[in-house]
Amino acid sequence: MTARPLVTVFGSLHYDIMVDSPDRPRKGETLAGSAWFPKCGGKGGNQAVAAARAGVPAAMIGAVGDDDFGRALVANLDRRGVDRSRVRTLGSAGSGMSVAIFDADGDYGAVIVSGANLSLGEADVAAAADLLARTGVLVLQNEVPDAANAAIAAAARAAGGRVLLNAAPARPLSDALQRQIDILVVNAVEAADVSGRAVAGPSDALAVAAELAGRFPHVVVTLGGDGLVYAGAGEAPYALPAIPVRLVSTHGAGDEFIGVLAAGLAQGKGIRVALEAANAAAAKLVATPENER
Ligand SMILES: Nc1ncnc2c1ncn2[C@@H]1O[C@H](COP(=O)(O)OP(=O)(O)OP(=O)(O)O)[C@@H](O)[C@H]1O
Repeated sequence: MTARPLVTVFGSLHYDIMVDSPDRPRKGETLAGSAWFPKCGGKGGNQAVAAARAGVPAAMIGAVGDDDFGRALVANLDRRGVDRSRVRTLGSAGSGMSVAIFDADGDYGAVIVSGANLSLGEADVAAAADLLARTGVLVLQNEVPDAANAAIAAAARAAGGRVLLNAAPARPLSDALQRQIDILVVNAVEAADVSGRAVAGPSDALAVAAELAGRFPHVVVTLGGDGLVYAGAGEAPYALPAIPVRLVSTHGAGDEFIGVLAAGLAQGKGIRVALEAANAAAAKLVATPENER
């Protein structure tokens, strides 16, 4: 596969606020939390940052509100070396954001407000034509409208790029979008949703990936501490075990995996080599002390 090293991510930017609390509040209750932490996130933004960190040029297409969260999200992309010239600032909606409340057991409940992310559409696709002409891999997720994903996927493919969909969070996929996908990446929960079959472990995942390979050219199911499985048309499905590490936190593992996988493919690596690099990078991240939050 010829290298065309630009990774372009079309998708979500969220400003995340994480709160440590003794419990999650019930209706009408106010609790005293112990600490809060801000984080620039959104699956799209995280994946673009991961691709850039993996050493390829990365660009982000997205939208933020004209507010402090939006300015922080854009500054973060600048700091991480992501081209954000196609991130629009919108006057009519606030930035995407989330609040996650972690209780003493480490369980959490969260609220996400999509805000400006929902404005992505045809105008963004048209404005990205020159970027798409240089893009090796376009990365999509399910946090922006499906119709926008379908439109940019068609444009990227027409321009000679490949399209990777991280179908997260799970939601129905339009036929128009499904037709444009080269590489589908899902975790076990999303694999069950896309296939309609339960995925309880690596052997279920292998069967489901093989079945989904009838609908998508390349299918990857990530399995957390069990690694991943891969299936592709004309190739025997296989599993890659997770790399054993001392776990600090699984936070962000999926986005790191996607960004590094896209970077490898854009550099011209074969799928197996790119999957091995993504598996190694995600294992390194979950063992990094700074990843605790
Ligand atoms: N405990 C672990 N040890 C080693 N590698 C891990 C571990 N957990 C996750 N990984 C790596 O990260 C990849 C993605 O993890 P996972 O399947 O949990 O994705 P996800 O559900 O999208 O993650 P998240 O939403 O928590 O970011 C795995 O396929 C594996 O490569």
